[in-house]
Amino acid sequence: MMRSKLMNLVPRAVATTSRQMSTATKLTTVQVDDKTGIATLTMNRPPVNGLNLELLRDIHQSIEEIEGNKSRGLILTSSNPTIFSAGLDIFEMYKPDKERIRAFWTALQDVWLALYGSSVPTAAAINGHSPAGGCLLATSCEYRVMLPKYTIGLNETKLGIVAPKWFMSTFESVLPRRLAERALNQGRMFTTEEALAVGLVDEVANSKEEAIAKCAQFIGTFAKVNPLARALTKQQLRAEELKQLEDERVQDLEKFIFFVNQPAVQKGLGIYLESLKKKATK
Ligand SMILES: CCCCCCCCCC/C=C\CC(=O)SCCNC(=O)CCNC(=O)[C@H](O)C(C)(C)COP(=O)(O)OP(=O)(O)OC[C@H]1O[C@@H](n2cnc3c(N)ncnc32)[C@H](O)[C@@H]1OP(=O)(O)O
Repeated sequence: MMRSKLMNLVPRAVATTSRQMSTATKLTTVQVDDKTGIATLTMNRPPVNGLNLELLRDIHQSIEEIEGNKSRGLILTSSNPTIFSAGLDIFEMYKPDKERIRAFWTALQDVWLALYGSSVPTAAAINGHSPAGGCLLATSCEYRVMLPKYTIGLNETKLGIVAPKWFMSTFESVLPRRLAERALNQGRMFTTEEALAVGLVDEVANSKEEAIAKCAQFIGTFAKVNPLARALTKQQLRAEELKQLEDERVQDLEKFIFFVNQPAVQKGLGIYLESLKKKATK
């Protein structure tokens, strides 16, 4: 998979305007800045960018599109002014449909393999809260810029669920092992300021525009680096985690299906959904 992506890494001419590359789907948009050649992938699923089957499929398709059109980099962000992504749409896991839940988890695996394994430089402009699956997306990127007063982290244990190994390795590729282990066990959500202090995010910006500009600046640091050498270096550094999921995706799916169907897990998810609804009516 990575080999064919690498074939796309040839220099290209740049123009001066920005163009909408894809509106084929309604849940993501891809806008390429023709001056920098950088693509911005925006998640757009109100109210909270909950990662359901359709959004995951659209994100995957958009990443493939960006890989295919020789963009110089990918910036992931959200159209919601206060939420990057609320993580997995809990309705996909609560009282699930047998076929759909398989497609859902497979789509999540596809997104992670494409984003974590992307041959182009990736950055996340985290313009809002980013729990669980939202944190997975952000930490799959190479660089993170976050707006103040939001939260980010893998809070799975607080929901009574267990993050799969590949969520944990992604988290661990950003945070020191000891800190990652403690945060995962605690289900800790970090404020922007805390996330910056521990290195979970690289920079703080005061607006989405500034966050995108800082992400573009990061991607710009590769301008004078040979793209093939850069991509092969990234590929080698990330190969172990990618290979592990590629080799074990069927078992990973079966584990998820078994786990999510446990009565205790279903009960926990139901209670959590109720608590989210109650919060909304307060
Ligand atoms: C041994 C190995 C076995 C492996 C087994 C694997 C097991 C599964 C692993 C799963 C991995 C990942 C898990 C996840 O990603 S789960 C999702 C976790 N997300 C959260 O906990 C976030 C919950 N949401 C919030 O904290 C807040 O909503 C917010 C994002 C901070 C936004 O706050 P807000 O005040 O702006 O909005 P709010 O009123 O709360 O929400 C608006 C409506 O959206 C609904 N909603 C929010 N989040 C979700 C969600 N994740 N899924 C579905 N629906 C969500 C909320 O209920 C409101 O709805 P309504 O308007 O009241 O109808």
